Amino acid sequence: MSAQREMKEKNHWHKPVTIIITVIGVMAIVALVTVAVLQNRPLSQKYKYGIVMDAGSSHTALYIYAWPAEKDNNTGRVEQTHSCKVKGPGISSYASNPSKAGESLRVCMQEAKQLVPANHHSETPLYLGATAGMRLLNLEDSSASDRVFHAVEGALQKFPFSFQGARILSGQEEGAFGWVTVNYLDDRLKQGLETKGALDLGGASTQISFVSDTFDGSESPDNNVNFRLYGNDYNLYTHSFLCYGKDQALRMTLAQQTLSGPGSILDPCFHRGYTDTKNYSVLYDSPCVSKMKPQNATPTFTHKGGGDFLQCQDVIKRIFNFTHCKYNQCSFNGIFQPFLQGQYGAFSAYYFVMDFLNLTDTSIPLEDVKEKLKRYCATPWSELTQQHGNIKYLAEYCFSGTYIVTLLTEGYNFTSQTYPTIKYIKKIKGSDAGWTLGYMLNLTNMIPAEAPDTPPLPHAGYVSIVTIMAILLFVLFIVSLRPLWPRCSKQPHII
Ligand SMILES: Nc1ncnc2c1ncn2[C@@H]1O[C@H](COP(=O)(O)OP(=O)(O)O)[C@@H](O)[C@H]1O
Ligand SMILES: [Ca+2]
Repeated sequence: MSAQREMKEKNHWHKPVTIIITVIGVMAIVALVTVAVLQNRPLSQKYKYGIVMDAGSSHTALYIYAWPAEKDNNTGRVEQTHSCKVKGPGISSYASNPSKAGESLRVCMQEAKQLVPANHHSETPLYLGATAGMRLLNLEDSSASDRVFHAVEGALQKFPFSFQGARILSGQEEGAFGWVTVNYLDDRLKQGLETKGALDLGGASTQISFVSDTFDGSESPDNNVNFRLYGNDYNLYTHSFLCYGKDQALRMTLAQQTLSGPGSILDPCFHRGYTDTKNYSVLYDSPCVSKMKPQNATPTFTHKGGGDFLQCQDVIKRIFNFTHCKYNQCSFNGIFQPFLQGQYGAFSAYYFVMDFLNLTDTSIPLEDVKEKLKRYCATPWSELTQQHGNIKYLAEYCFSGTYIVTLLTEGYNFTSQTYPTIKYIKKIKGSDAGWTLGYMLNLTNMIPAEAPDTPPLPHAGYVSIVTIMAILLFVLFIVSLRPLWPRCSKQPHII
């Protein structure tokens, strides 16, 4: 018993003053780390939301984007959290019944109302951008397009979001914002990396956009968009070909084959055994072909398939004009295009079509792609319907695949060597490739012109250093109390 007391007396760790110092030391470390963590922690992970509706020529889609509230100015942070495909056709198809255009958007808007937290509704911007379908309607009948917009705006204003208006995007905007989306999602802008070109194939128009070192805009100012993003200047070449989306291109190809108003045609872009009765007035009801409408034709013609890729390429080539170019070089229709440069992301119908045809792998040599298309186009229609059932677009994939290859090679001058620079993409890091994200980033000023100041250390690094320093100081403090430590004595164990 007395030996135990003697040892307790010798052991300074059992002295109240040492215990108090230790407890205070531990409490100080805990307090220091807690304060450091709380004080410097990123503000609570509250999110902001934005909604963009893409009113395309064939259909409308709604996208919800979200980003951490305190990181508005940081790149790579805005993500698509939801998409909703509006049932029915694009809003331009409701020209004769505009109120139905507004109604058609309701289901997706209700979904957005459920998904965006109610306390964020009033601060969530909602944009509707219309592309080539409305551009064509506006050309054809501007008061009809006004009526459609009026109906759509009326419907969207009924929702609790901060509606920022519905408008037609110019072809330049559509091309440039598609390029911003691709490069933002790829984290190329903030890091100042070499950018990727963007190829967008829609139903009524198609866009090509890329940065060119040889293009300063002087040759063709209409094709030039300048951006300063995160401290880097970008000189973008962009062009949108109205009527060269795949649905209007199909109309033009059919129009080329029915100039004389025949009662039937054998179309090489459709499969053998395919046959359909088509109405001349429906086919020619678009500003892309209306001037070519044959006179004195029967109301309908029989559209039969011939299933021949090479002949299909020949009829498609006829919709491109290569005869005049007032610049050093052109793509087609007398439009300036600098030399192709770098890598490209091809999305929207480029992806849908090449995905269906199992041709998204661009390491497949271009000659093999053509060979595969040749075989696909030669497949009898009965065999295809047996294999796939009656799926949407089935009859058109031979035309669409041939059109894509022709547009890329004959139109934009991609070669067997440069074809592998194209990647067919649908999504990048969970967000759809398309103009909508770039449009919202621009309108919400989410990409600063100059590089934002970044803290020298990330938060986790900061916390680790504070913790290590605090522990180190404490250990030093304990070491400095060494004179008070118990002397090492070989005491027998006391049971
Ligand atoms: N699964 C699919 N297979 C083939 N084509 C598709 C598929 N889904 C959508 N598309 C096509 O993608 C195109 C989308 O164009 P859209 O954005 O509506 O027009 P635009 O951009 O010219 O206004 C349309 O031609 C549509 O038919
Ligand atoms: Ca589109």
